[in-house]
Amino acid sequence: MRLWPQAWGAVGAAWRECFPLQGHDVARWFPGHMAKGLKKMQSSLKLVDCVIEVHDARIPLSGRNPLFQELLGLKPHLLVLNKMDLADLTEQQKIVQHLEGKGLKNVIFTNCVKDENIKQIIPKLTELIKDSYRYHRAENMEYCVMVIGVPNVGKSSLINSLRRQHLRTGKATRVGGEPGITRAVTSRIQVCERPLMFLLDTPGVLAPQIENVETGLKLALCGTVLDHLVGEETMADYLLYTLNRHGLFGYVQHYGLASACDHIEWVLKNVAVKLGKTRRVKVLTGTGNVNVIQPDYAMAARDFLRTFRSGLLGQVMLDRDLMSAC
Ligand SMILES: Nc1nc2c(ncn2[C@@H]2O[C@H](COP(=O)(O)OP(=O)(O)OP(=O)(O)O)[C@@H](O)[C@H]2O)c(=O)[nH]1
Repeated sequence: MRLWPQAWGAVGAAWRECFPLQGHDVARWFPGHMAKGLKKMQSSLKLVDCVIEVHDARIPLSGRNPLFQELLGLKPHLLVLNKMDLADLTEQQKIVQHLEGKGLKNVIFTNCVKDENIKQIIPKLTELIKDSYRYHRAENMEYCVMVIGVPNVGKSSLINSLRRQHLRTGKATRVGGEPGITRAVTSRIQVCERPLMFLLDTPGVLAPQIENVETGLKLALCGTVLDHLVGEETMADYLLYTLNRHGLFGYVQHYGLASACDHIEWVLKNVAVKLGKTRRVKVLTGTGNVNVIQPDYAMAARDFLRTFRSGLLGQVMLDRDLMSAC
């Protein structure tokens, strides 16, 4: 929902122009234990005809792992931009053009919760595999596809969604709201009868080095890293900065705030009060300890992030800054 900002600052000078990025050690946010998963993926590559890379449609231009291209780039590649229900795709054409410019010619936007656009995937994979050289697998009528991507983008959900669509059968792989649910490369999971197609689910693997702090914050907002590693209040502040800059003021109505505002402390205080999330803290005064009730900023930040991720604050394009630079 887009409303006009009310009451905050002078008209036209309302929102922060940039987010303070100094003082953040992005290397600490992203655990470096993912090399093992990548090695296993590489060793399974000889069994594979094609690779599906799943990424979050809210960050179509940033946060992908460049090692995928380096290590698995020999195989035909389909980029699935998932969670399209949460993404502002007003400029979808521009995104596609930008990706094409980077050599990514096969892109499909999906929603694995509602099975949107899932039916486009098998025909596309079949076409890609038929057009490619399959080495020793040329006579093999079974197709095997590896699903890769950074954590929590919906790789397992995609496999389950394909099974629902093509086999009318249920879950084969675990799905979860936190990163790191899939821990190892799975054994083959059938997703289609004609053509006979199997998928390999893999653990999410982040780049060993995140390009910059802002990319780190975007990846964190999309839930690719455990929130506490970044800090919920920092993430909430980056979210507020983004929503305000994009004119997405749905949070004002959602939390019944008096106005939009760019101060995270004020917003979290009011969110906490609205939600009744307060905590008792001991304060040392000249006459001894006094218990005071304070808004629970951490709980409010958690709720703000959860509400955003569920889509209740509107669809967002976190890479909008990169698109205008295209
Ligand atoms: N809104 C929305 N949520 C989705 C979509 N696809 C998946 N999810 C949710 O995203 C979360 C992560 O999904 P998973 O399928 O476990 O993601 P993954 O990439 O396999 O995760 P890892 O195993 O951690 O790498 C779950 O809460 C899913 O319900 C989608 O298209 N839209």
